[in-house]
Amino acid sequence: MTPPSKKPIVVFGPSGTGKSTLLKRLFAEYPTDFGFSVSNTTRQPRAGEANGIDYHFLTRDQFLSAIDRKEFIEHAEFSGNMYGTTVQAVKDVADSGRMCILDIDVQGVKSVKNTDLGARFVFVAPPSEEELERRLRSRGTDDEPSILKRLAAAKSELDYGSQEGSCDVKIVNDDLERAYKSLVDFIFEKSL
Ligand SMILES: Nc1ncnc2c1ncn2[C@@H]1O[C@H](COP(=O)(O)OP(=O)(O)OP(=O)(O)O)[C@@H](O)[C@H]1O
Repeated sequence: MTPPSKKPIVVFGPSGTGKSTLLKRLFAEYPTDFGFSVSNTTRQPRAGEANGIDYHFLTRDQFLSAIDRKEFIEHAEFSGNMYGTTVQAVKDVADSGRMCILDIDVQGVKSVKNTDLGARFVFVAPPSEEELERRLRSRGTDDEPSILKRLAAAKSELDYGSQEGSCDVKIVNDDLERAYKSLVDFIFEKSL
């Protein structure tokens, strides 16, 4: 069985709430404690990409069969290619002695809850909806339609995160230092 400390951590919350910012800092400070699951894709390998390292490269038929067997936590199609994360890929990270961190949406969260991964869930919430919009705009990575789409999706992420039992810890990312400390405390102390 996976020791509790290696159980996957699922981080979710609205786009722009600061998940990547917090995780980037975590990986920089603890480079050997965490691992990434290897995604599956139907796209062709690029020069230098190795199967099982950069991606698990699958044919479309193999990918569709894996969907039928309910092997995916989440999957999506981008520009004609399918991409997804399997339960097994997350288990492989734990088997390598590292903690797998998943940054996924609410659909993915629900799907992880239907597995035997024993994951722990962190909901990263913005201080307010106004501040979330300010961060999305000041990030400067999205055009107006994309910002509006993210803000609309934020409402259901916030609703879900506020439901009893949806997460093990809710971290309000107001002050970054404080939020980061809460994340580290949760990951390393409560996991023992
Ligand atoms: N505590 C904070 N205070 C102020 N600004 C912050 C804070 N945390 C993150 N930000 C800023 O908010 C913006 C959004 O953060 P980030 O890109 O990490 O969000 P995200 O939740 O990972 O979004 P996505 O789901 O779209 O990847 C960035 O410009 C980041 O620098």
